[in-house]
Amino acid sequence: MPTVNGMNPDLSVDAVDRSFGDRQVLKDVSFTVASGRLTGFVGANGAGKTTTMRIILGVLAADSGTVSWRGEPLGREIRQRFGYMPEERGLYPKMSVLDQIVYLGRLHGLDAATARRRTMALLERLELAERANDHVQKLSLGNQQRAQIAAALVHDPELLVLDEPFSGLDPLAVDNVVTVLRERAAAGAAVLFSSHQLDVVERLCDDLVIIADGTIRAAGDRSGLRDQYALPRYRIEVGGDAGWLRDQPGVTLIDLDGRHATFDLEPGFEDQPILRAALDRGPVHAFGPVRPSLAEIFREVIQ
Ligand SMILES: Nc1ncnc2c1ncn2[C@@H]1O[C@H](COP(=O)(O)OP(=O)(O)OP(=O)(O)O)[C@@H](O)[C@H]1O
Repeated sequence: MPTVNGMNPDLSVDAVDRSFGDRQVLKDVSFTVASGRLTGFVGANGAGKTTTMRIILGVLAADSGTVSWRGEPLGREIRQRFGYMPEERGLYPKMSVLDQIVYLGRLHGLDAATARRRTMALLERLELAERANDHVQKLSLGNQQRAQIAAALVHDPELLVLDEPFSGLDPLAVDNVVTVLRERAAAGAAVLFSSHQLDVVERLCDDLVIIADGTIRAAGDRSGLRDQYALPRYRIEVGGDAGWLRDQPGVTLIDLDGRHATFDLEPGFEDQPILRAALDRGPVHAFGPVRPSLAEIFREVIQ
């Protein structure tokens, strides 16, 4: 089983298969999610993210394979300690935000006073306190989204599973939710969230799981994955024109814009002779390897 990192794999998804009719949509899906970390779950439309999350939450059964939490198979009692923001969302349109989140907190075992206190604190944190007494249907989509996030968090879950928590949020709201999720992780929760917004995932997640066509294609900590998929690509900024790079052995120019250039090095060629050649010609303001963005890794692994 690929462990996402060397740390305690609190949630383990092991060899999960699932079909709808004769179509297999999850194939031998295995990955782990660690407490104290934010794990981004990334894949194209229809890759299998929601189906996997539903299986983790017990909304849907796996055909085979297991999901366990700290070594124990998942049952109702353990899942009570999880928080879930489903793709289809689930708040009642005609009930106030406050009443509804308090109610959900009570369903998860909180007493009335604690549920109310936690709800108000969360609504404050998510900048939604002023709308606490409004019916959900009166809120903008972005605010409904924040209310959904509060609903998933109210009982202080050990594992938080969020299906596309950032869709429909403006950039400031994304930052606000990111901060709240970071705080939860820092307090010890394991957080698994799916997103199409690779820039947000890149900024937010500690670990990544990439799924395509129902198969896990890559999993690991973000910086390890960036190293693993690093290209032999470099960026340089010199004082004069960088066009001389064209004639350097082993160099393939990817982009040349006056003093700036990006180039690939063929196997067997070192970067330091290029740096020396640049210094022989004048000042060098920047020189170093280019690490791939998450979007580039994503494109590479889902092919
Ligand atoms: N109840 C169902 N009945 C039949 N097919 C289903 C059902 N639920 C999901 N599927 C199919 O399973 C595949 C995986 O769907 P899933 O919703 O898990 O993908 P996803 O990665 O969450 O996609 P998206 O990013 O679009 O939400 C899709 O082809 C989908 O059509």
